[in-house]
Amino acid sequence: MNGMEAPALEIDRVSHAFGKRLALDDVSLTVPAGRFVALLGPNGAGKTTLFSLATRLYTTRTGRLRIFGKDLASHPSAALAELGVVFQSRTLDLDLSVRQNLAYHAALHGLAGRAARARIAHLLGRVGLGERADEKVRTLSGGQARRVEIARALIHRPRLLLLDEATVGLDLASRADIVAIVRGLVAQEGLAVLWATHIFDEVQAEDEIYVLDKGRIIARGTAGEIIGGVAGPPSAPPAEGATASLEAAFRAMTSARSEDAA
Ligand SMILES: Nc1ncnc2c1ncn2[C@@H]1O[C@H](COP(=O)(O)OP(=O)(O)OP(=O)(O)O)[C@@H](O)[C@H]1O
Repeated sequence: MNGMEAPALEIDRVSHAFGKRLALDDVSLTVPAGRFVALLGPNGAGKTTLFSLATRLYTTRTGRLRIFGKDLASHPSAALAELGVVFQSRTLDLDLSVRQNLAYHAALHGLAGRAARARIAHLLGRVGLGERADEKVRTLSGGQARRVEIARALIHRPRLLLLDEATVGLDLASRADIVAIVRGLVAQEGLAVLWATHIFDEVQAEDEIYVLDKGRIIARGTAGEIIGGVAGPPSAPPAEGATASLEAAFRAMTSARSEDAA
């Protein structure tokens, strides 16, 4: 990998208020090219607001966002060309087939005909839905529909994928499938991923994690480092206990902040 390559995503001192409520307070975060980064935060932490800024649903008034070095405010088309997004809410057309949903999205990106068909077939294979291409989305399970949304987000070959609570409402097996697909895209295709979640067991010990709470990044590091930062260095590297320890560390950090505020 080229050491000079710009990060996939650079969020630099971004703040955002809704009226008087500060939803994001001086947030900085980096997703290196080809890496999986987790954004861990409870409901209301500001994850969706951050995604809305990154996709230009809202405009950034304070701070900067860059996607592979392209400034989102001054070069939005170039920046957004590198970006794929899976939003929290479902956005497929239930009465169209899987293939039609993807073809429609491909057309929006100027991809049609044979090239679109090949890309759609490749992506459906990648998310394990090659056999379901001609079925209506309405007939799919929640997990399968999410996988279609992942395929759709990748139609235009972005090198950065943002996922906002991608596994919410899914059963354990479907959640595991989605996590495995996304981690596979990082490992095998060099995709950079920002994975927003409030579910601790979706984070692995070696992942880079940013902990967002009430609009602020309150910790950054691997799960091991974050646990160590709260509890002192662990005597052994966290294994199965990593999830529980990370959750405990998170509770300790957030309750300390609530006491500060009180
Ligand atoms: N359009 C809006 N108008 C006013 N306040 C908002 C708006 N959107 C979000 N907020 C507030 O901003 C804060 C952050 O919300 P946000 O949706 O970004 O959090 P989140 O981490 O994505 O949580 P969730 O997973 O529940 O969506 C919350 O206090 C929320 O109530």
